[in-house]
Amino acid sequence: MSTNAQQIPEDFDAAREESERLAEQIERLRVAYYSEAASLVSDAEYDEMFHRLEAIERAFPELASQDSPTREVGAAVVSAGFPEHQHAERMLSLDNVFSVEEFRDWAAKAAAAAGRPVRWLSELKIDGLAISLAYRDGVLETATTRGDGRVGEDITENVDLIPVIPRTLSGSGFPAFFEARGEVFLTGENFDALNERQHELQKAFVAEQLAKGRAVEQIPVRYPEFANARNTAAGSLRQRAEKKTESELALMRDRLGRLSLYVHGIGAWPDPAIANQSEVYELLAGWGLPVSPHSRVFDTVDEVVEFIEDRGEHRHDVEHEIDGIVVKVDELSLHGELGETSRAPRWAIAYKYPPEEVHTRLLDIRVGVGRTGRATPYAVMEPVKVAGSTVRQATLHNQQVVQAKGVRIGDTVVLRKAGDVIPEVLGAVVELRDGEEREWRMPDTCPECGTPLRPMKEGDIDLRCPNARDCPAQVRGRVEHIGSRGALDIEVLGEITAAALTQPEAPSVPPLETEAGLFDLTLEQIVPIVVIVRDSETGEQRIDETTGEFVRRAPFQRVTLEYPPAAAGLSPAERRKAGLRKNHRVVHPSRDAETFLAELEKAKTKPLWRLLVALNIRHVGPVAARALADWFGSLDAIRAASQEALAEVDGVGSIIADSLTAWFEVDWHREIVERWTAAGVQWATPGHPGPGAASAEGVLSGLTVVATGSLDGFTREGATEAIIAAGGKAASSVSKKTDFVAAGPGAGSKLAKAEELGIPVLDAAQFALLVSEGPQAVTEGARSSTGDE
Ligand SMILES: NC(=O)c1ccc[n+]([C@@H]2O[C@H](COP(=O)([O-])OP(=O)(O)OC[C@H]3O[C@@H](n4cnc5c(N)ncnc54)[C@H](O)[C@@H]3O)[C@@H](O)[C@H]2O)c1
Ligand SMILES: [Zn+2]
Repeated sequence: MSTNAQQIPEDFDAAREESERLAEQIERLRVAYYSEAASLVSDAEYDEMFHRLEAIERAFPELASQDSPTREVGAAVVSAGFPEHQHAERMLSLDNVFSVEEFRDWAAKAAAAAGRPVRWLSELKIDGLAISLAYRDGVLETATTRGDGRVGEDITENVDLIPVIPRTLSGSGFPAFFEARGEVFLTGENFDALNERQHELQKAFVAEQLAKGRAVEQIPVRYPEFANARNTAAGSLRQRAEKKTESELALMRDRLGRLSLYVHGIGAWPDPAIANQSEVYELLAGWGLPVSPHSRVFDTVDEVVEFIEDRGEHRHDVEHEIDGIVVKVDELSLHGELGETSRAPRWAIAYKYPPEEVHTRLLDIRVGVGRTGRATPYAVMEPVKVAGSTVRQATLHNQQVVQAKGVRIGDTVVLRKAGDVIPEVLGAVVELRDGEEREWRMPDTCPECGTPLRPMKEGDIDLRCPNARDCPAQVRGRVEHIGSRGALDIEVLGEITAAALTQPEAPSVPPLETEAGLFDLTLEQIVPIVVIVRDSETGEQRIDETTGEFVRRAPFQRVTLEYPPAAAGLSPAERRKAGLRKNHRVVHPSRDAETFLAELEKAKTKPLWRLLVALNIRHVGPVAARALADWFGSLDAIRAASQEALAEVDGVGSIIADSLTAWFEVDWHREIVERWTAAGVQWATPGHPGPGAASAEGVLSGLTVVATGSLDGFTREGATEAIIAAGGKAASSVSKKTDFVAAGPGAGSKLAKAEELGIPVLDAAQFALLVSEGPQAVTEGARSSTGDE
């Protein structure tokens, strides 16, 4: 953590000033967090302030007043109307570490203080909120929030509505009175379900308002989406039943009913005879209290570190959000010996993972248009680092999503990026608004060509630019798609080339109006092309920071300096005498230009399925295109086929058939085919015997194979290609009809499904064997490899 990156002030007055300011800020953030379930800054920023304050207080102990936030647990109860309740035993917080080194230091100190080998109880740190459950004679007496650790809010009436928290304990042998401490949280599944519910409620509300004649723009968001599971759980627990209507009460009960609990400690507990905390968990579980299944006990610190690292990598495989690992000394007798500070026990520590949620500013909402014309709003944000990468923008999907998230331009927003997952704007920090924020409305026209936007289909919320043939964004997108790996696979034809060809800067160059002219391009035509470079993420034209001008590139040019023609035939000495210099710019085709044209030439005879994908026909991706190419053998045969005949082909179906027939009805589409044909494109598979002749015969004839995860030695397309080349059918989902599943690292639900259905699962090596030798080779191989063990 960068707490120490900034020097601690040496001067006492400066230190005092800063510590007072920090204490005040932290206090304000705590009240919002604990009493209103609102995060005004991200947890990471909060932790950083907290640690800075701790560091200053370490340097100037006289500044550490009795009521410094570093000495306190949580925040005193700000009344929401619940009765106050005093805990029988104080509820503490935890000290944090942010690196393995810090953790090892802590563990070494704890072990040294214990004076004997220690066992480490390692648990997932649940990102929820702390609760204390007091049981008397096996019956729940009070359920209380942590509050300031001494006094919390009595929320028993709400906890009564949480089914997973037992009102009466089962079994026997429990103390006459004890406190169990735990964490209330929302599982990922219930959080999603709750948002789905909000979504449905809002939809119904909008429909009702529309029916009353209200204009769409004037309908407020009555049921906003929840941004964060922890704060939603906290908010749910602290709802008041008072003054609620019957339907509001039903919603409140629904929210409470979805909450979960894991107990992770004890407060008042009269029986000291138990040796270890892990045994306490067994007892609590026996009495019906939910205990986390994820805890482990280790003898060595190395094992704990391994646990920390392993769980960090699999953070999202758990049913609830985790923000770290809690490591506790398992022996209860040592708890007393190690003792506690004013806010945390010395026998436990929280190792915090790097944050996945950060706060940043929403600078703008813009609209991008894709190759199909879909107009998608996206957020442009102040760049921010999260989960290992810098994020500047995130899709907002459509206007309804923007509305549901309730974000305005200028807002501080919560951004989440979990591991490799696409970044998502969760919502605004409404409390930080200063009135300068602007509401955003979806524009009525295409930002690139000005054509009025229309719904994708009747009644659809998603909008598209209907100017398919000429809209620069769509032409650019289609041309880029033609070069992509699943289509003609032309490496030079990427984003920049597509932009260069369709929107060149040099006025002497006629842009490629549509992809119809792609194969007619000549070297003379493309060499002078200059293009303004766009940001690959935002689509924004990039500006050179030093000159303030647009960054230009000439993707097909190479420039050399030569002597002017007048110097021809002169010797070096004569040139010097005449004062001639190398300043004559000569523009040549670059290697890229030549490669590009050579690649285009090669593409004309690429397999029919690739050419079909290159036509940008809706729904016709590599899989459907292969099915069509295998069955029909030529574009003419596909065009001649009836809709029914198309739909019957395995892997095609009626949606694709409809899309194909509709595509050929459009004049400018037919023009593409005509001009490509005139340029020499081969629309037939040589030697194909005609429609109906099934795909190639091979070792996999009649077999269906699904490839999933990353298979060593194969790209995603490569795996599919290999299956088809061997005469097999490459399917994308696992069903009873699947014969084999090839699964590499990262295989998810498909692998689980295969195991459930008892379908043979192959690794990369076995898969390679399958496509080269056929099924016997792997069934034998599989048998012999299990036989060896
Ligand atoms: N964003 C903000 O404005 C803001 C403000 C205040 C606090 N916070 C967040 O809250 C934290 C401070 O809160 P805190 O005092 O509750 O400390 P904490 O969340 O760092 O750790 C203590 C708590 O962890 C919980 N916990 C979860 N799993 C546990 C387990 N397996 N065993 C034991 N305890 C477990 C317990 O409820 C315990 O009280 C900050 O570090 C920050 O992340 C954020
Ligand atoms: Zn347009």
